[in-house]
Amino acid sequence: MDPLYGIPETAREEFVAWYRQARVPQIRYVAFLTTVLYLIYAATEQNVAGEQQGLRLFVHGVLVSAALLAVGVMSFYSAWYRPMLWLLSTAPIGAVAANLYFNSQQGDFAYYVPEIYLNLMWTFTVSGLALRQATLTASISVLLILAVTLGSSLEPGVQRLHLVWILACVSFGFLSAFVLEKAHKTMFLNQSRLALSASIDGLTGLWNRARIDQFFAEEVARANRYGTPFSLILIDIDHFKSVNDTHGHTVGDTVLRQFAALLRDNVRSVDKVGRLGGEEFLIVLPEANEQQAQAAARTLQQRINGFDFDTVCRRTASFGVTQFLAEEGLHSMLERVDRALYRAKENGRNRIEAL
Ligand SMILES: Nc1nc2c(ncn2[C@@H]2O[C@H](COP(=O)(O)OP(=O)(O)OP(=O)(O)O)[C@@H](O)[C@H]2O)c(=O)[nH]1
Repeated sequence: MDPLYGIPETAREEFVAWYRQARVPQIRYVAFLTTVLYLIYAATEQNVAGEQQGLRLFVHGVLVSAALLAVGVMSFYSAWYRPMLWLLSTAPIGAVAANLYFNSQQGDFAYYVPEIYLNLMWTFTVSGLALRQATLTASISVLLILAVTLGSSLEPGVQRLHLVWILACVSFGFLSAFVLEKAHKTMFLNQSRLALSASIDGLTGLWNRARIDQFFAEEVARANRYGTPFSLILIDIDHFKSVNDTHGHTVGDTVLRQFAALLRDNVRSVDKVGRLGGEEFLIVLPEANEQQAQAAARTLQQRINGFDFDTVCRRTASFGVTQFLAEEGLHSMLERVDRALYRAKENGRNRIEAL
């Protein structure tokens, strides 16, 4: 079964981007190596082939080599990815067509036919094409080969051997490309799961400190570049120590989990909610100014005040709110929101203060 079966569309798109990134170096190295090998082939062929030497030299030494060289060069530029892929998919078909044109009617076709077999294996396992694209390219090549060589001068026994070789190349090639692509998909999924688990706070399921710091840094960079506003809300549960002291740590943990769920469920989907540690939480609100952030904090305050926590019933929290100021750094913004929270605590708790 496809390892990516059932995953969300966005994760599938991430895989496509990741896989593309992973294949580009392979495409590049293979294209350069194959260019060199085709140049050697073109020179060597001159000593063997009796006919059409000039044309053979032009096709193998210039056309095919130039196409492969172009693939290698284009692989350095992401804007050229699609044309590069198109060239990579069509070059093997062109090479097969040239081989058939030069050799299929010759008595010494057997000398040249290995290029065709190698071409099919190359397309599947070496080229760097994704399975679907490689299958399409190889299928067109096989159709061409069959259309030309089934009606050629090959003797029946040789003809059957020829078909066995094609079958072997296609089946080995397809199988190894299939297994490799499946392994890549599994690797991608494992890597994504690891990355996610390294970003999640184990108790609450919110983003952990490292990840929320990263979101915060990304927003600061974005705000500095595009001048878009964004805000922070820093939240601390009031007198949380008394929950632990009175009811024990397990109840404290349940309150933290329920509190986290309240935050997560009552912000916009673009807002990032993280737990900084203990009973302190940070929300990054992209594209929100101070008024909007205060409104968001009021909504959260109402939800928290109206919620019945297990065992402890009602709890309150204090909020610090601040908006990003042009050109400021992470540290000064964090320090300001911390001061706002401190002020909320000082002024009696269960309050929202903005600075
Ligand atoms: N159950 C539980 N408690 C935690 C966890 N992390 C920190 N704490 C507790 O959270 C409490 C924080 O207490 P304080 O920093 O004194 O703050 P507070 O009692 O909320 O008082 P104010 O913030 O001033 O309203 C401490 O008792 C910590 O042991 C956790 O993961 N689980």
